[in-house]
Amino acid sequence: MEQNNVSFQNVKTGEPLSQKEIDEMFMRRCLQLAKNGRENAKPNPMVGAVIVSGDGRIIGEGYHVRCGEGHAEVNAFASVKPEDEHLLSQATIYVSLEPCSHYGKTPPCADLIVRKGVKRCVCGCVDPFAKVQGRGIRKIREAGIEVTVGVLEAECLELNKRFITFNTHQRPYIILKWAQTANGFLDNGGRGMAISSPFTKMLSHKLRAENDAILIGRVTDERDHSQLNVRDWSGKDPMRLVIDRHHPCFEGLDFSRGKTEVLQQIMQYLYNNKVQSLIVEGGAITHQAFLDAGLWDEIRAETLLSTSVENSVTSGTPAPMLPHNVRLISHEAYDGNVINTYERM
Ligand SMILES: NC(=O)C1=CN([C@@H]2O[C@H](COP(=O)(O)OP(=O)(O)OC[C@H]3O[C@@H](n4cnc5c(N)ncnc54)[C@H](OP(=O)(O)O)[C@@H]3O)[C@@H](O)[C@H]2O)C=CC1
Ligand SMILES: Nc1c(N[C@@H]2O[C@H](COP(=O)(O)O)[C@@H](O)[C@H]2O)[nH]c(=O)[nH]c1=O
Ligand SMILES: [Zn+2]
Repeated sequence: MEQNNVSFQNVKTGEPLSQKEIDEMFMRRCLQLAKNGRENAKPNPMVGAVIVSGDGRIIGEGYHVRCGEGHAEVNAFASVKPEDEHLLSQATIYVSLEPCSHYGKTPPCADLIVRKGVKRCVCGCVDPFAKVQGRGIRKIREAGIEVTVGVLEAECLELNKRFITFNTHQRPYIILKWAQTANGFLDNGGRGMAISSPFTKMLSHKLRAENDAILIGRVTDERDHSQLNVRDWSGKDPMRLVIDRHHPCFEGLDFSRGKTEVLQQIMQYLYNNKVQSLIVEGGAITHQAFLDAGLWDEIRAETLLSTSVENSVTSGTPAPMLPHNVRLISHEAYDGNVINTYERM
C-alpha cells in the first residue's frame, strides 16, 4: 500500500502526506491531463493516467487524445523512458477511469497493465460502459496487482458526466435551459423576446457547441422559428429536435400515449443514435414534461434583473418552477443578467 521509501510533505504544515493525500495528488494530475481530451476524445470519455515509481517520481504520463487512438494508459506507458522501465515492478499507475477490459478500437488496457507488471493500480471511478463495468478492475486484481478504486471519485465522475449518464441510465445527460424576466416570464405576452444579453447569448451558443442535441416544443418552433445553431461560438451545431405530432422528429414516434411516453421514446432514439447529451430549450410545457418525467440532470436558469423590463412585461408564458430536489452549483453574473445552475440533489 505504501509508496516505497517515499515521503511527501504538506507545503504549509510540513506534515507528511497520508497515502490518501498522495493518491489524491496524483489523481488530480490525471484529471488535468484528461481535460486535454475535451475537444477530440468524444464520444469516448476524457481519461488521464500517471505512472509513479516506488520512490514517488512521475515516470510516465498520458491522456486519451482522440477517439480511435491510444487510451491514456497506453500513452502513459509509451512515455516511460527506457532507463526507467525497470522501475515499473514497484510502480503505481493512476487512471481517472477504470482501465478497459474489452477489445474496442484498441486492445484492453487492463491486459497492458498486467503485462507491464506494476505493483498497484489506482482508479478514479468505475467505467459504467456495458463492456467494462468492473471487469477491468477484476482482471487486474486477479493478476495479483493491488487495486484501489474511488480516489477523487466525484471529480472523475463529474468530468465525464455526459458519458457516465449515457452509460448508466441509457439516455443522454439532460440540461433544461431557459431565460426569464425577474417577474418570471419566458416571453412577452406570448411573443419571443431577447432576455439574454449579447454576452450570455454567446454563452448559450458555447453550451450548444458542447452538447450533442437540442430540443424544443412545437409552440416555440412555430412562434420563434428557432435556429438552435452555434453562430456566436465555434463548433458543431447540435442535432435539432422539435416535439411536434404533425412533424415527428423520427419515424415511428407515437404520440398516442401521453407526454412522458413520448419523451421515453425520444430518449430511446437518442440512445440508439449515441447522443450523449441534450439541451432542452423550452418552452414551459416542454420543460414541465421533462420535469414531470424526472428526465433532467442540470437546470440553467438565466434571469434578467431589470425593473423596467419587469414593469413592461406583465403577462406571458410563466417560467417553470424549480423542482424541490435541486442544489445550486453555480451563480454567475454578467451585466444585468444572472445564470444559476442547479443539479439534482
Ligand atoms: N425565454 C426562454 O428561455 C424561452 C422562451 N420560450 C417561449 O415560450 C413560448 C412557448 O412555450 P409553451 O407555450 O410552453 O410551448 P412549448 O414550446 O413548450 O410547446 C408545447 C407543445 O409542444 C408539444 N410537446 C411538448 N412536449 C411534449 C411531449 N412530451 N409530448 C407530446 N407533445 C409535446 C405539444 O404540442 P401539441 O400542442 O401539438 O400537442 C405542446 O403543446 C414561446 O412564446 C417562446 O418564445 C421558449 C423557449 C425558451
Ligand atoms: N429568448 C431567449 C431564449 N429563447 C430560446 O432560444 C431559441 C432561439 O434560438 P435561436 O433561434 O438560435 O436564436 C428560442 O426559440 C427559445 O428556445 N433563450 C435564451 O437563452 N435567452 C433568450 O433571451
Ligand atoms: Zn483502455
